[in-house]
Amino acid sequence: MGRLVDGVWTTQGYDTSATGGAFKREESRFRNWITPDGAPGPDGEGGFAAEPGRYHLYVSLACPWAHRTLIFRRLKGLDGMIGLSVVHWFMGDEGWTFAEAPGTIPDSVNGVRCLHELYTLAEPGATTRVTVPVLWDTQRRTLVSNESADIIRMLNSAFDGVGAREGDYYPEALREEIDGYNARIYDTLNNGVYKAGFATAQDKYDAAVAGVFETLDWLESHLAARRYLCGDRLTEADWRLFTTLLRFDAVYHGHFKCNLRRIADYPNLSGYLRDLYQHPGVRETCDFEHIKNHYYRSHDWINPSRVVPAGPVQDLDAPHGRARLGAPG
Ligand SMILES: N[C@@H](CCC(=O)N[C@@H](CS)C(=O)NCC(=O)O)C(=O)O
Repeated sequence: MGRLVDGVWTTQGYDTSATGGAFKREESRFRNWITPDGAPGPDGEGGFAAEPGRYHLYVSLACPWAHRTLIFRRLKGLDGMIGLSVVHWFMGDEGWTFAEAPGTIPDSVNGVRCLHELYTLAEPGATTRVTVPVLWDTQRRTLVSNESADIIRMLNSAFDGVGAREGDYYPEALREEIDGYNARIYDTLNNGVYKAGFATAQDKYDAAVAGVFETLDWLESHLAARRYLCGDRLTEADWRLFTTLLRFDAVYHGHFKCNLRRIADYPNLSGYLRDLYQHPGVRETCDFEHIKNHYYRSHDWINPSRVVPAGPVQDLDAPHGRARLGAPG
């Protein structure tokens, strides 16, 4: 792995020396917005109008943050409107690449070999980590956003006037509630598993794992009487949670040492996971080959042999039994 420094690719791992062994995620560098008419987005930046065929999404099938955006592209029926490239699952010294492998899709727009080349096309002198997902504007030939939380908001509504499928996963009336779930789940679970897995000090790992399981225990009771986080209505908060739950037993439990319990040990959470997995179009966005290979083989400082475990055996197509709690949102 590495990062760009003044536009030059440098091989460099995560540095936890300044934080006493704690993993601290870097802020995303590109935070522009696509809006229906190109007006500024929620934080004032914008200028990118929603137009079919204009934007291209770069993802990794392994990455939970990129997976959110792939799900929203699918849910909102944007597959024909927003192009897609999929990086190879291995993230080594060159970072993400477009090396060929089952499930990858080369970069048909810019023809880059490594993802960092895309970042320097957008900003030649950039100093930044080079992450997926990336939303690219083929017209201005620049990077609109590399922040998944923003990208899913754009896909949720910006293209509604140009033919996106119906469905609002961030409805006005539930925004405060959704934001509350997102904040808690991001810090202790979505990012919490990374804080546990990448910690290089016992106390930092202990604190992160405690947060992960406190949150899973809370979710287990929260979801006992509610089909989704907000009740009957399926929202953005569910999809953000889903991509972490999907990877939990296969990767975070072993590789990131989040092993007090598995999702399979939580009846409500595991039913909820299967419910979302079986939602139309979602199963096709899930790829355990990419997921397992990426984590176990890219993070050689955690798993030096790069051997990928065989399990777990799981059947996400088994009945979820959650329809009794409410209609699909
Ligand atoms: N805040 C970003 C985080 C994205 C992110 O960290 N992606 C990981 C893959 S799971 C990545 O590309 N990491 C490369 C690196 O850190 O060098 C988002 O949600 O979009």
